[in-house]
Amino acid sequence: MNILSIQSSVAYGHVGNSSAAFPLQRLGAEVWAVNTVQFSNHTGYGAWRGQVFGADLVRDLVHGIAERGVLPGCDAVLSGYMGDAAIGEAILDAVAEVRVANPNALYCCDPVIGDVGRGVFVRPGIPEFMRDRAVPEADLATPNQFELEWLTGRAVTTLAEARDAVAALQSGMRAEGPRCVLVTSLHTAETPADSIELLAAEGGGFWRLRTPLLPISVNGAGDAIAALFLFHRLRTGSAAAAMEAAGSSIHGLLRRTAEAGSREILTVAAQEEFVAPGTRFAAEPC
Ligand SMILES: Nc1ncnc2c1ncn2[C@@H]1O[C@H](COP(=O)(O)OP(=O)(O)O)[C@@H](O)[C@H]1O
Ligand SMILES: Cc1ncc(COP(=O)(O)O)c(C=O)c1O
Ligand SMILES: [Mg+2]
Repeated sequence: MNILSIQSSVAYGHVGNSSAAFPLQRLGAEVWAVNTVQFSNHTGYGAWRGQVFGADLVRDLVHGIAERGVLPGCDAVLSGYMGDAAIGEAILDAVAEVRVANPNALYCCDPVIGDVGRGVFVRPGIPEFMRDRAVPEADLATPNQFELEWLTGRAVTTLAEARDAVAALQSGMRAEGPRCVLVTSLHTAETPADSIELLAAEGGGFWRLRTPLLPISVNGAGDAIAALFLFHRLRTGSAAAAMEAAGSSIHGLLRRTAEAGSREILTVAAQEEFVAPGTRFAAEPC
């Protein structure tokens, strides 16, 4: 499996490609990593150094890959933290170029905009770009609850509202694709206080996965779960099975991270969780 992954990179710690690439590689996928930014560390620290790359660099790197003649073997494009809306256009050009080479390739858009605690944490223009330009091209989308609300303009306080918002999001995704959605960090009126949920949707079906809520707040888990969900959806063809595999692995990763008291997710030390999750959680139709 070959995945063109266009997102951020950090020198220290694990977000963006620095969170997504290794789990994919550990599972046996080749990752063609193109970085949208190179930061010292993730922005959740409040301070960081580095650069947002120009859209031209992203375009140039994708063209270089294309010149190797390998795009027909690209199974999917994965995008995440974009840095800048102009980079977003370069990403959509890459998606279009990959689709010409391989009409079966899927585009998975992790619409990184913000989260419940921090609000919007990306540059102005990016939220609108995700809504108006990226999601309409996406075959898969992996918003967290905050991003689902932002993208659809709907409040999500119950499971029924979550399903309605996901259906609204799906109706705006690429019609020729599977319109597969994974909502992360879902907490509704029906969610027990000690739990956190995932909601997967495809083909009119909805499935929920409930895992224990851990006493931590980390960055990069969303980037890892998007990558794993894409990998397992490609492998199994099933959104529910992909959510079970990805959700179980991320729970194991974060349980180990919480036990270690680490501010950064233990992507390397807990790598066995990507291959054989310590606990397997089951999805239920909802
Ligand atoms: N405190 C937590 N306890 C348990 N699981 C968590 C916790 N934080 C994140 N996760 C898991 O990681 C997934 C992705 O994290 P999330 O915070 O939603 O991503 P993002 O960073 O994109 O907002 C969640 O859906 C959940 O499965
Ligand atoms: C550089 C960078 N990339 C990606 C992310 C997204 O991380 P997460 O997986 O927590 O959504 C962040 C969040 O702080 C970030 O600073
Ligand atoms: Mg995210």
